[in-house]
Amino acid sequence: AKSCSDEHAHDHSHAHQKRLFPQTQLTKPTRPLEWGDLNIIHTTDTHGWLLGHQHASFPEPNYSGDLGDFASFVQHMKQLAIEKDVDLLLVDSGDLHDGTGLSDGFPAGGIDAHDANQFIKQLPYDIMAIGNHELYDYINTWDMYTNFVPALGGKYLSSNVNITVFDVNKNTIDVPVGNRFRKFTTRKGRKITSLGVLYDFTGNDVNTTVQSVADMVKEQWFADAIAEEPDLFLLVGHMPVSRDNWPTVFNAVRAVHAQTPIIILGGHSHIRDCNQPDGRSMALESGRYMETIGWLSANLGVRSDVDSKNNISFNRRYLDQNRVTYEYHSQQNNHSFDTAQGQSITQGLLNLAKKYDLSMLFGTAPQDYTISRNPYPSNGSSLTLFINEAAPYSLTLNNTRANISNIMITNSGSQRFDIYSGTFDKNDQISASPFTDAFMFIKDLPLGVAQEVLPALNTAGADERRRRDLSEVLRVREREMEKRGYIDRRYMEWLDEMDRRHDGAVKRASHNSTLGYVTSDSCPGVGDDILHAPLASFDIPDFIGSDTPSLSNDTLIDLVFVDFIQEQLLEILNEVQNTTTYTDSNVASYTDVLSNAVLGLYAQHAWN
Ligand SMILES: O=c1ccn([C@@H]2O[C@H](COP(=O)(O)O)[C@@H](O)[C@H]2O)c(=O)[nH]1
Repeated sequence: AKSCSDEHAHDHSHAHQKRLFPQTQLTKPTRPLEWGDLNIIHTTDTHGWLLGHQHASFPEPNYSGDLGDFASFVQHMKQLAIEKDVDLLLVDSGDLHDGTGLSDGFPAGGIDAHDANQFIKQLPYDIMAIGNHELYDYINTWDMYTNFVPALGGKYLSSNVNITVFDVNKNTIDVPVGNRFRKFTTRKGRKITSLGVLYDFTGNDVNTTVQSVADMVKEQWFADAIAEEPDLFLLVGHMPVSRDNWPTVFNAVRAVHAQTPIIILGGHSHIRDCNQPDGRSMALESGRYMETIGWLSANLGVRSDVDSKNNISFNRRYLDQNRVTYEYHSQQNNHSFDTAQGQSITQGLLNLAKKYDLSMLFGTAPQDYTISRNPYPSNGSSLTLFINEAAPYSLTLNNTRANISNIMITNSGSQRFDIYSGTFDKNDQISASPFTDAFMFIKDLPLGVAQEVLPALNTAGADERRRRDLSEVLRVREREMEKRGYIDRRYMEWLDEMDRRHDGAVKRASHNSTLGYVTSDSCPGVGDDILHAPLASFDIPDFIGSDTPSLSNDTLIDLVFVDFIQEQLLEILNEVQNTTTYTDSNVASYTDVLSNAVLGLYAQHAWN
């Protein structure tokens, strides 16, 4: 049976309503999941996308399920696991905050993702790990610590992340946000030791602490936690499964237990990825934004097999997050699929969307604007739209500096999602640009100096990439960028590689398949559940800037930039000139308009 994703495909003004008789045709999976004796459903980097993706143009319908649908799916799969007499675990690798109206559209006085997280709490997660987006603002970490973690009953892990709080005597103490590790026994009696590790993130707020992964594995608690041999080490964490520090954790465990099965469930780089560190382990990463649901199965066998040295048979699959996928794999139809809990979660999310007024209309976007499916700069680029059109308008509204020429700069990673033609509402605004970053400026910079900053910022990154193999110094610098949180390039590289490797232009032109992810990872066989034509992909710079004013080089102008990049921008500014040493004291607030409001203000003005 073909089902569809979204009855609102044709009428976005009702976008935040449940889809009963969906109309968009979605391809059914071609092959059942391979079950093992231990199975895992994996989510990561959901970033508030709990009502799924609502737009009509592909690839959006691929991801049109919602958290209620997912809860129904999990419940049916749990039942199937009982019938098959196998274990099924549910795991999340972090980043619940920052991304959509449901997480970020709260009224004044609220806390990011606090309300949306009440629905996540209802799912039967066995392990959840902390992400970097739980740490950008202390209030969010505090909310996790006081409201979310207690409800999880020891299943929320933050192996290397602490929060500073007051103890009963009003002294400050550093305590783990969640638990450092969890040992538990599955329904089938398997003993599991699990961790929840965050990559070496350095952009966290004051009064939160991230210990480096290398230091974490030297801790006594770590040695104690892994000393006893379980049937499986389940290493969960917000850390990419490739090109990051999982080997540090993996090797520390392997040093003590040479043969024990290890499963790694990572996140953060927003890609679908898989590798096998050795024959008795597998590492999986399951995308982003409720687009992908990861499936990992293993045949661990009985304890005597656990002790053996044979390779373990593992399987992984990347599921598109929609009801057709869910119904197919849980062996349900459109009438039997919804569980009472699933329906109640969906209804609760819709109520929340209403309470937050997420359908509030700013205007009608005349066309699609994409982050990387159109070249930058171009008319179809959302980066061009943001920095050349929207920011120059919105940031100078009611601004005493409006008449002074300027150059505006932000990081391309500040734009998180494409803008689709048609109604542009509060939810679309927050999804496209969710961060509440402030705009700062340095006044009286000679234009000749100011115009050198953007190319220098980008050249620093580009040179690093080009010469990655040649220079350890530059590799270290790129790593520093990633530690601060600049990871977006990994996702862009992934899209780019997928387009090139799979003849994207040819596949798209043939119209034989819908647009979506086409994954090449390092695990055996095909990982994607549905075969798609890859999305178009164009290289985008790490930093974007508004047009340079046509004035003489000695004209004094304002250099306006988002505070997220302040440290780096000052470093570069001091490299491109040596007349003045610029510090934080030269920087002032440019406007009260935060980055998440820029597109809405512009849409009200230009799209009505
Ligand atoms: O205040 C902020 C915080 C983050 N960003 C951008 O987000 C990514 C990190 O997000 P992940 O989901 O962890 O990849 C970072 O690279 C920044 O580009 C921001 O712009 N402002």
